[in-house]
Amino acid sequence: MDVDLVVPMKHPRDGKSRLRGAVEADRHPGLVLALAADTLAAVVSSAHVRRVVLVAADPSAVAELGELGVEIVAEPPEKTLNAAFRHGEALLKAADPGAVVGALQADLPALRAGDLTAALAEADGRRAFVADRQGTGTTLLLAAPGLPLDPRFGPGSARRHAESGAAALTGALPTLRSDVDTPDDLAHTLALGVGKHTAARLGEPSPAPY
Ligand SMILES: Nc1nc2c(ncn2[C@@H]2O[C@H](COP(=O)(O)OP(=O)(O)OP(=O)(O)O)[C@@H](O)[C@H]2O)c(=O)[nH]1
Ligand SMILES: C=C(OP(=O)(O)O)C(=O)O
Repeated sequence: MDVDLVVPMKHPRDGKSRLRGAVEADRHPGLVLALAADTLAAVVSSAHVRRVVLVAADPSAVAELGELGVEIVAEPPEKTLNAAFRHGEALLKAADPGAVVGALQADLPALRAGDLTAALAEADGRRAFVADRQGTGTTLLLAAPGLPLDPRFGPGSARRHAESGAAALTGALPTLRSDVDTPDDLAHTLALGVGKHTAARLGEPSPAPY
């Protein structure tokens, strides 16, 4: 089954505040953009991903990500994470009411297309989610075909997604569970192997291609 994905992003200057200090302050926005670029590069290389809509607080600040083949739209007047997801979902469903929509975080720099494919296979058409490696957050939420995404992101979202009936995917999915909120998370993804954009920003060796 193919999916259309919604990926939200704050202005890179404002986002990932818990990651501050991992690099010098003036390099923080560039690092946030690189995390997103590696996430999106893996996503667009996935055989089962059709459209990718990036819902941005400031589209001009993330314009370079458009080169990866994603569509960038402005967030709606309600400036919250879940409203951004619902906005992307509405755009995708307006174009194709039968679209299967997923919500993905933009901070997965070690993501490999194979983990995304494995998650889609395990979900098998159910509304389902992937918890982050700590088990508290959510990195991916998939809607069931024809049904609403009903995103409940924010701190502790894994529990809310489970309580709302979404299936918790149990595959290992190491690169899909490794979101970067803190400097410790960044170190974890470096050990897994980040994509080329993050590697270049941090002066790490370049990884093998997807
Ligand atoms: N468009 C949009 N994106 C958002 C909003 N809130 C969060 N995001 C994005 O959603 C993703 C997940 O959010 P978090 O992991 O909490 O990231 P964050 O808010 O940047 O990080 P902290 O400042 O450390 O809490 C990140 O890519 C954010 O940029 C919002 O109100 N609008
Ligand atoms: C917004 C979320 O991300 P994080 O926990 O990574 O801040 C979430 O998991 O719902």
